[in-house]
Amino acid sequence: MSATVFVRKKDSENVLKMNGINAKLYRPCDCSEGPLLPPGITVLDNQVAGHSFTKADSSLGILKHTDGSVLKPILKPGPGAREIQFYKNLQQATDPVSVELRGFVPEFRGTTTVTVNGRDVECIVLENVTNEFVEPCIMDIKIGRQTWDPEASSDKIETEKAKYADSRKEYGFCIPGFQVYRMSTGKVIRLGKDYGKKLNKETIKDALKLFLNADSGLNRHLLLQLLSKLWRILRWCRRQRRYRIYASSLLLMYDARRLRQNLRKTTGTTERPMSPVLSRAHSFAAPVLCRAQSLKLNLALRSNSALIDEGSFTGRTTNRGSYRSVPTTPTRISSPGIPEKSRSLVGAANGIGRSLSQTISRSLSFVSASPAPPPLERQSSNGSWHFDFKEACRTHSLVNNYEKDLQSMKDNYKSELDDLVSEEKPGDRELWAKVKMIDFAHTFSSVDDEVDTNYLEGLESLIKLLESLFQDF
Ligand SMILES: Nc1ncnc2c1ncn2[C@@H]1O[C@H](COP(=O)(O)OP(=O)(O)OP(=O)(O)O)[C@@H](O)[C@H]1O
Ligand SMILES: O=P(O)(O)O[C@@H]1[C@@H](O)[C@H](OP(=O)(O)O)[C@@H](OP(=O)(O)O)[C@@H](O)[C@H]1OP(=O)(O)O
Repeated sequence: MSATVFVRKKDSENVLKMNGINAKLYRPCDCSEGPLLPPGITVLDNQVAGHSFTKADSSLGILKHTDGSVLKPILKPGPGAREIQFYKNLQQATDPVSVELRGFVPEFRGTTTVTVNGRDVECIVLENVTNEFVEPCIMDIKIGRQTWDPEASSDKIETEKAKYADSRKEYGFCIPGFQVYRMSTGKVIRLGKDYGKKLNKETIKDALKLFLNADSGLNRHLLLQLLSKLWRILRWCRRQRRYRIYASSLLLMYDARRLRQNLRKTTGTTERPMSPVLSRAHSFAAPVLCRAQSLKLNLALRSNSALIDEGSFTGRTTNRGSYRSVPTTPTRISSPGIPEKSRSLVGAANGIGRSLSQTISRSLSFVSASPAPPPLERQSSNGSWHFDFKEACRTHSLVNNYEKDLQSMKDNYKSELDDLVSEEKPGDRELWAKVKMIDFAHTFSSVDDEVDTNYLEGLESLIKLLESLFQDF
């Protein structure tokens, strides 16, 4: 990977050259002043893709509430209603496919109306899936070659086909945005659509490495955590025939703070990766408080055993608060369209039914939603990624018997998975990387009882590309 070069800097705009690509730094609020919002609600400053706040077309981005939720404004009635219905149905569903899917998506907390710039806007209320991360690195990966749904107009189909053409054609997914706290510089960068749209067969791998902070070596521990989540979703996807998921994203997330700690522990080096907090403290050196904080952090960084934010990753208690009921009958969303080609991609996979996702539920007095039965995986989670690895090791080869190309790679790192599991100490068990599926504005019920090959192929291709990184380092 080539180095980052900042080529231009204005008050309103940062342009940088990243891996040979000129790109504007993405800002979720691209206006001089933020929107006028009620108390307790602010712009989601770590939003990495999707609609953002712009003055020009009065588009609205994602908001966050101090209670730990995000609020997704409904911008278009059709897709908006579809996404609300998707979450409501999922919340009530009892079939195994939907119950498992519930563990892969943010918790749905109903809908609410927020006054934005004096206008009332209906919003979907979701768990903020980045909440527990101190320095959240987040990548939005839109899955599927086809990103238009069966109801799309021909204009929409043409626009969608023209975007991210190289990466979608090659891999069946694209990267509309990501942010990363960089180990090498101690700075956070956020690259958006304008960078993502320029990525091609070669540079998309660089983007993944950049996101994984792999400039000078891959942290295998990090990649394995992400892969263990993706394998689960893959297994679900190979079996499910209920949903057609278009233009939906996977959010890959990890905590750079924990990566830094992990690097220190595993390399045992005296050279410390830069902390963004420290680097900020250095550059704004003046205030006494700032120096004191910097000193305290420095001491923590110098202690090999110090886990600076160890406390941030413990499980939190569930408090659903007061909810009102919504209709309980799961309805099939009608899809007039496009019969999908049948392909026998499905491997015989047995249910795992568990993962380590620990749900963070907070009370939301303004939300209308009925309490959902907890997903199976949450009921039985033991709160440790240890379990996921074990399960992944046990089932992975079963799942992929028919994929010889992947099989050889898995054999290469299977022993590493075993090592990670056996090396693990109780204090290391908390999750610091995870994956969630988001954005269901274009998700439909299947009409033909076939596998969703469009989604499946994109997901398989992403997994394959990530697995190939093991061989690059
Ligand atoms: N539950 C969540 N928790 C934390 N961040 C979220 C959550 N949902 C969305 N985001 C952030 O907001 C971004 C956009 O989300 P989403 O894709 O749902 O919006 P959108 O406007 O529908 O996107 P698009 O323009 O692709 O239709 C994500 O990339 C992520 O950064
Ligand atoms: O204009 P962009 O950058 O290609 O982003 C589009 C865009 O936000 C579009 O919304 P709209 O202009 O149709 O309201 C999104 O469509 P949906 O709201 O139907 O999902 C696209 O998903 C965006 O594309 P992308 O995020 O892939 O760049």
